[in-house]
Amino acid sequence: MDSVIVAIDGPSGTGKSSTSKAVAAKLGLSYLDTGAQYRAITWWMISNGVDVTDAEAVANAASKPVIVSGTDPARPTITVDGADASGPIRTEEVTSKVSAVSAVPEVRSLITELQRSIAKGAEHGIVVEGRDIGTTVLPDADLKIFLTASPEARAARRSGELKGVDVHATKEALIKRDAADSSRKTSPLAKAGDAVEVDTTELTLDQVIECVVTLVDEKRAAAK
Ligand SMILES: Nc1ncnc2c1ncn2[C@@H]1O[C@H](COP(=O)(O)OP(=O)(O)OP(=O)(O)O)[C@@H](O)[C@H]1O
Ligand SMILES: Nc1ccn([C@@H]2O[C@H](COP(=O)(O)O)[C@@H](O)[C@H]2O)c(=O)n1
Repeated sequence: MDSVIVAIDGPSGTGKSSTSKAVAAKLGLSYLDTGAQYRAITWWMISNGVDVTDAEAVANAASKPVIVSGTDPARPTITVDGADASGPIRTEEVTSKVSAVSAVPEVRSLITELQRSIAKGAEHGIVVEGRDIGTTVLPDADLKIFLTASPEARAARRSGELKGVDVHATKEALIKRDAADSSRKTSPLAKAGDAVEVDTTELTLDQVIECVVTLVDEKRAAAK
């Protein structure tokens, strides 16, 4: 197996982005942050005055923004209509509204097609991280990982990242976003039946990266 497709899913703050970027860099693979794409379309909706609680308005506007993802794990990029969106998509406003936008079926169908075409074009293979990669976007991925961690561990990690933010409020916000992402009708956050679950609560980031690299190596060895 020369080219390899790895799907990494899981709830918010479980370490998907950090792990996926590092694994892709170590193995010479491309990297795709699908959450960034949903954040980008949400940012566009907000910037263009679309009421994100109005699913019909979001669906009607969904095909307007042009979203481009750069897949170098050392320097992942995201642009909307040619403008760098990497900063604006991380604001609290986008984080609080992204689940409403990502629940709209028309949005999911457009973004899913974009994700599949990026994965198909990755010459040496790709690590794709999100919520529905193993279940819906790339059901034939060579390896599927589902990362978990306790809400306490995830909140502590996020609060350490965003200095001065209250851990309790962070934990409540994570739980709320996971509940919305898990309960939507179309392509909810879920573990694929054939995914390997890795609980990262007691693991360092380096241990998680090592674990995933070993799983990829095992898959490649088995395919020889
Ligand atoms: N195993 C770990 N131990 C300690 N900290 C970790 C671990 N994994 C990730 N982190 C840290 O936790 C924070 C969240 O990680 P990351 O952004 O990779 O999570 P995520 O699952 O992609 O989150 P989201 O879905 O919200 O984008 C980062 O600051 C990261 O450095
Ligand atoms: N495959 C995916 C990935 C993400 N989402 C939605 O985007 C939000 C932001 O994701 P982050 O990883 O950047 O935190 C997430 O809460 C989901 O609403 C998705 O639906 N499917």
